[in-house]
Amino acid sequence: MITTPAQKPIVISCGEPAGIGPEIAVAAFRAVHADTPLLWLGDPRHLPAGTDYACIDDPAAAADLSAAGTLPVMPITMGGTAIAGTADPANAQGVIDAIAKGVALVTNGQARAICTAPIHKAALIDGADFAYPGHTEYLAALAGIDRVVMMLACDALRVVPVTIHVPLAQVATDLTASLLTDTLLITHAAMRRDFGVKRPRIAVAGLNPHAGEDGKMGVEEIEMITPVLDALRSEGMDLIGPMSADTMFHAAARQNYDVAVCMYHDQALIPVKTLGFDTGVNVTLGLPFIRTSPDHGTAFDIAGKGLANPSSMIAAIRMAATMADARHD
Ligand SMILES: NC(=O)C1=CN([C@@H]2O[C@H](COP(=O)(O)OP(=O)(O)OC[C@H]3O[C@@H](n4cnc5c(N)ncnc54)[C@H](O)[C@@H]3O)[C@@H](O)[C@H]2O)C=CC1
Ligand SMILES: NCC(=O)COP(=O)(O)O
Repeated sequence: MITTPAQKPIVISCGEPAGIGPEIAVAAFRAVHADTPLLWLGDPRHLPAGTDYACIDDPAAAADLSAAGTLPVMPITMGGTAIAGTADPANAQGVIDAIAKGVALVTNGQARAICTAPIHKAALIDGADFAYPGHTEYLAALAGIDRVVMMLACDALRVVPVTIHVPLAQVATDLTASLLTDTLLITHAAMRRDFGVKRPRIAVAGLNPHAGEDGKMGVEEIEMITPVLDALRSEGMDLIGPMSADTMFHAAARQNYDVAVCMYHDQALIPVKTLGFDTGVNVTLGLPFIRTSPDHGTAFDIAGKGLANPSSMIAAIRMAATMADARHD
C-alpha cells in the first residue's frame, strides 16, 4: 500500500486512562477523520463504551480506516482498569510505552507527528518511577537531545517559558545565559520553520517586578537577560525587552510581537490559558519530530461525564498537520 505524506497518520498517545484523554481523542477523531488520518495508541478497553475502532499493526492501514470513520488503534495492553477520576498505577508503564511507541512511529517515518493526550504526572511516578516532570523532558530524552522548548499557543498569543517544571524557588538559579540563549535560538528557528514567520519578533519578559526597575528590584535583567538579548540582536534577531511581565500581555502590547518568551512556567502559561484555554495548544520546539498536545491536563473532576471539551485536542491535531505540511513543503 502506497502512503503519501498526508495519508500517514498523526499518532495520539492515550495519556492517563482515568482522565479525559480517551474521550477527547475519540471526539477529536470524529471532527477530523475525513481529512486527517489518526492512529490511537493505548489499551482499547480504555476507550469510551461504543467507540467504533479497529486494531491494526501496520500504520499504513490507518488512512482507509480513518476515512471510513473507524478509529485505528495500535493496542498497548495495560495491567489496569480505567475508572474515571482514579488513576490506576498498573496502567502507568503502558501510558509511558504509548508515548515511546508514538515517537518510534514518527521517527521511522510511519507517522507524521505525535499528539499526546494529557498524562497524570504523579501517577506515572508512583506507578512506573517515571523520571521526568512531563512529556517535554521525556521527549527530549527519547530524541537524545539536551534542550527543547515548550511553547503554548492560542489565536491571541504564543508563549514560551524558559524554565519549565521547576519549583519557583529554583527559577533564578536555573536561569542561565546559556539556557536563555538556547531557548531564544530554538524559538526563533521554529517560528521560521514551523509557523512561517520569516522575521519573528520575540518579546522577552524580565524575571522581577517591573523588569527589575533598573536594578532596584532584582539584578537578573541587568546581569544576564539584557546581555543575552544584546548579543543575539547583534546577530540580527528582533528582540524586545526585557519587558515588565505585568504589562506585556494586554491587547495592544500583543500586537508588537509574535511570541513572548517568559522566565518561568506561570508567567507564560497564565496569560495564554486565560486568553485561550479552550483552543490552546502545547507544542515542543527543537525536537527532530513534531509533537503537539492540548494545553489542559487530565481533568479528573469531569472525566467520564461527557463534559470534556475536545476543542484543544482538535486544535493540537490541526496544528500538528499544519506543521507537517510546512516541513514537507
Ligand atoms: N500535557 C500534559 O500531559 C498535561 C498534564 N497535566 C496534568 O494534569 C493533571 C491535572 O492538572 P490540573 O492543573 O488540574 O489541570 P486540568 O487542565 O486537568 O484541569 C483544570 C480545570 O480545567 C477543566 N478542564 C480541563 N480540560 C478541560 C476540557 N477539555 N474541557 C472542559 N474542562 C476542562 C478541569 O475540569 C478543571 O476544572 C496534573 O497531573 C497535571 O500535571 C496538566 C497539563 C498538561
Ligand atoms: N503546564 C504544562 C504541562 O504540564 C505540559 O507538560 P508536558 O507534559 O507537555 O511536558
